[in-house]
Amino acid sequence: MDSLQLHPLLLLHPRASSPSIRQLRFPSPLILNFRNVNLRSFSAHAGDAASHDGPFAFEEKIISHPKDDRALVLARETDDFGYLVGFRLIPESGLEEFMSVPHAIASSGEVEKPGIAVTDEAEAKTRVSHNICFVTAEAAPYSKTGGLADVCGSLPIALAARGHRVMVVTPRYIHGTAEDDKFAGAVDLDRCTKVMCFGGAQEVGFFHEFREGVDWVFVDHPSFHRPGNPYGDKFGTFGDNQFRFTLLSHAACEAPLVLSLGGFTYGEKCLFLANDWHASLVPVLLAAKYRPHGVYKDARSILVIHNIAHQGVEPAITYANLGLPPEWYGALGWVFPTWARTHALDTGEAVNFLKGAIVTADRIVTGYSWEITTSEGGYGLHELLNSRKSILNGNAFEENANVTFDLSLNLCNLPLLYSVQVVVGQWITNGIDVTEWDPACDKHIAFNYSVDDLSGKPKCKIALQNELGLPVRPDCPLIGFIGRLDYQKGIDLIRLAMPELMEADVQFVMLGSGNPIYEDWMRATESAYRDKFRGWVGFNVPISHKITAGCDILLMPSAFEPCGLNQLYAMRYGTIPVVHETGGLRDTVHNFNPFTEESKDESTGWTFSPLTKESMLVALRYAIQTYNEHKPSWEGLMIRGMTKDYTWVNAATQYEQIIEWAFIDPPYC
Ligand SMILES: Nc1ncnc2c1ncn2[C@@H]1O[C@H](COP(=O)(O)OP(=O)(O)O[C@H]2O[C@H](CO)[C@@H](O)[C@H](O)[C@H]2O)[C@@H](O)[C@H]1O
Repeated sequence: MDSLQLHPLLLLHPRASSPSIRQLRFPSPLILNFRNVNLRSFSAHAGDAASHDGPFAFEEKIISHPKDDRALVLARETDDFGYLVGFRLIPESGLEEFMSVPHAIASSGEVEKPGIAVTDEAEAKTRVSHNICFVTAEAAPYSKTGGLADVCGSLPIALAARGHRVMVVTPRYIHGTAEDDKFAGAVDLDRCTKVMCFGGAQEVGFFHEFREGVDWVFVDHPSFHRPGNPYGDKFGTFGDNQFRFTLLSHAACEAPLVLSLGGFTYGEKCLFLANDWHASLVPVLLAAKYRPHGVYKDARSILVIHNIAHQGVEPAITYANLGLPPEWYGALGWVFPTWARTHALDTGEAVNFLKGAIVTADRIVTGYSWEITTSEGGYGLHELLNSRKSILNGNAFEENANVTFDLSLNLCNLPLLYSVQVVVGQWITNGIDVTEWDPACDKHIAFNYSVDDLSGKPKCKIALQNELGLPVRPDCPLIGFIGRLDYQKGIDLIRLAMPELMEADVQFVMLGSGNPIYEDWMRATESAYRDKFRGWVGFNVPISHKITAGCDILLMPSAFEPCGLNQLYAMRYGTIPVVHETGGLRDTVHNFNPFTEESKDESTGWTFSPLTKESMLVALRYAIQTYNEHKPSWEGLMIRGMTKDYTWVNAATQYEQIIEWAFIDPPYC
């Protein structure tokens, strides 16, 4: 059967689930370019074809008509403000004329290269650049406590490299340690700005560094200058975090308007990427504080959820401090269920920052969007998230679900019916910073190595055993764990399994900080198994590189994992991941089964499910046995992992797609 060739620019809007043409929007001229098609009726089936420029992939199926050989263009019609008002179908003959008219402009930003080649292999020549403003509590290398920092340190650079103007707004933390030198390259912009919140005008300053094509903007305020990490110190979480991150959000909204970076402000036509609860006031501020006064009417916002367990919940009375109009209370208002209330007079009323962003952002991005729409994974927000499913990009619909809709068009007064089926089920997999995490030139590890010369890897293992005071045993499988010590990372499972695991001839090293109960358990386990176990309590980036390079196996029994970065680092370093089959871990680690051909080509580690001690130990036993007895298979796993593409290019392209979609719709509120 002949196939309908859909132009790469065919981007199906996730809201498009009804037959109404008004709900189908395309960011630029949609070219239906096909041969041998019955123009009166065809259906396109979207499947898991290899060619995809965004979260949708198309595998086409049509009713053929041997005599037709034509192209149609479906063009957006926009009003003076750039809003979509309709579509136009243009037969191939009229195409040249149409393309010479400047209304083929995408939703936002400037068109760098107008003109689209209309051939069967037509490629998108139109590049739309956006002004993008990341708002985040951490960004590597300036500040880091977890994966949020890695993403906000790398993704902006990848987007800037694709032609966008990108700024990252994050606090200028001064802890009074050598770490503060990381901000040494940032200069004071001498542009103090007053933001109204917490009972008065709060003055914030801005520091700036232009690095790798990105404007790194650091919000300066005395509340960011104190010992500890971004969120707390040895006494626990800071009590004024709501104040500190309210300041960050207000300052971030001001930055594109007031900061002249490289001679120009970013201006109002901005795309805000608000990360986690710390930046969640941004979409609310756009809607409640700025738009009613005609500012940021052309801006859009995307909420990126890295960790739904933290939502920025504080007593309802604090709403008055946030610098928001009283009538917007409902956006943040939150009522705890009765069982979660602490005493008889507790009404359960609170404000929830993350909820505020969920109900106001134009798009929501997260790696584990299916999980968070369930009561188990939604941490109380699942119903709200379900209500915004249509803009939840990623695995929003049941995996491999088919979404079918009809598109009625009218060409030369002939009614056409297009039935289009889309498979939705792809999420954004993070990339990694391949220069920071490269075994060939990593400065933190004792010996460098690469896929062409693996000789440095066993030397790194010996160096690690030496450094940690473990018996130096090059042939003993060394298992590693790196991560926050909390429920998400599956520490309970490791604790349960440790006695049995320690009976095997293995060594185990853990690096992590977090829950003091787990920290104490690590110390106690080290005392109990002096010759087999080491637990490094703390946050230490050089040690994390050494463990990644020196171990043979990296264990990640995460209960849930939106994406996960450590398994990607491990694979790049020839360290084999053993992971719970969840979220991004399931997506990035391919299970090894020596009895299937496919596995020999694809596999990069072991995955286990369900999340039980028994299934984790089974997977670990397979890994240990393969390490001990099947060296060629082990080397195959290492090489496959080391040669995979971990760059940010793919993720950046998907983010671009979502940004495009965000600009197609009017602001959500
Ligand atoms: N004690 C320690 N010392 C040194 N380095 C340490 C460390 N503990 C952790 N790290 C580092 O912190 C990062 C952790 O990243 P992850 O993505 O694995 O988890 P996290 O839960 O923080 O991120 C959340 O956000 C990211 C980004 O979206 C998602 O990938 C993830 O699934 C989600 O839970 C890694 O770079 C790791 O090496």
